[in-house]
Amino acid sequence: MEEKQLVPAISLRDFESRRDIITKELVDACEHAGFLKLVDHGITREEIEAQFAISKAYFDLPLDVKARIPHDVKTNNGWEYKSQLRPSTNAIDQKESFWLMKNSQWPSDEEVPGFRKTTSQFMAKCERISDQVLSCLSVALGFEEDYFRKAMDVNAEDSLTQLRLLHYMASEKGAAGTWRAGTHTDIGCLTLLFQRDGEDGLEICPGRESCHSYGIGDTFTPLSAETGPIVVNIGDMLMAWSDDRLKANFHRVRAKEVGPSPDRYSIAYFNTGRKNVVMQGPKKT
Ligand SMILES: O=C(O)CCC(=O)C(=O)O
Ligand SMILES: [Fe+2]
Repeated sequence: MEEKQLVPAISLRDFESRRDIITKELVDACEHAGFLKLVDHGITREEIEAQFAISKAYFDLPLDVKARIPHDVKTNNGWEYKSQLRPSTNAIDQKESFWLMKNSQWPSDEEVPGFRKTTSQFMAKCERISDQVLSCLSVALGFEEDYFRKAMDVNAEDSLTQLRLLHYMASEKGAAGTWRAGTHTDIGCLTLLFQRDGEDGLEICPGRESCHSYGIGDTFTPLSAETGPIVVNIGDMLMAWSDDRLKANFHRVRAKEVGPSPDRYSIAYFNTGRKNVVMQGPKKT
């Protein structure tokens, strides 16, 4: 299917006065492809570029400096390097990433000047946009408008919401036999994904129609990467929480089939929510 048909662009312009239309568009996309692109969301191109510059400065640090905050399997925060094994491919993703949350360990200003200031502001903006989307989905599912807001409170001690900076290293050879990110669904509630012009590679499954294990045998649609629009997708938790109405869809990241692929950077904001909140769909089954 064509990218534009499958993944609609939804504008958050005049959010309060257009809430009903926006809700309808969001629900439509989330019930089918499980993916959409947000535009007019209030984060400027310059702010996105500034966050990518911080991310690149971080990944450019020597390995031993990045290793000062190693990935911790208990909290899922910190730096991992070519270590994520995907059950779908039984192979390790060709990437490095840094996971963080509000109260986890962050690189110092000596290591990456401005890391905390820029990244905190960026996360606050992601939080506001997520809140707008989740408040619409909340009402559409028959909950109170602030139902997900309370469950997602990033200031709560038990919040699991994270930002993830990702770097897929440049490669000389074609993709054959390797994955930048093997096929998966996101485990949380709602993901906001930022990409940069020309750094393609994300591919998504057809959505509701997919009934295969890991989408094997399905045709994946490549999405072209753009600086500006935010790719949004539903995760497993929100699928369960909506009694399967909203679809968590398979996706993956591939290097070019043939020839060299340049570096690719992406940034994902994972609204995972609070550990101690009970997730139960409207049917309470
Ligand atoms: O880098 C991307 O475009 C996708 C990353 C992703 O799917 C993930 O981290 O869950
Ligand atoms: Fe993902």
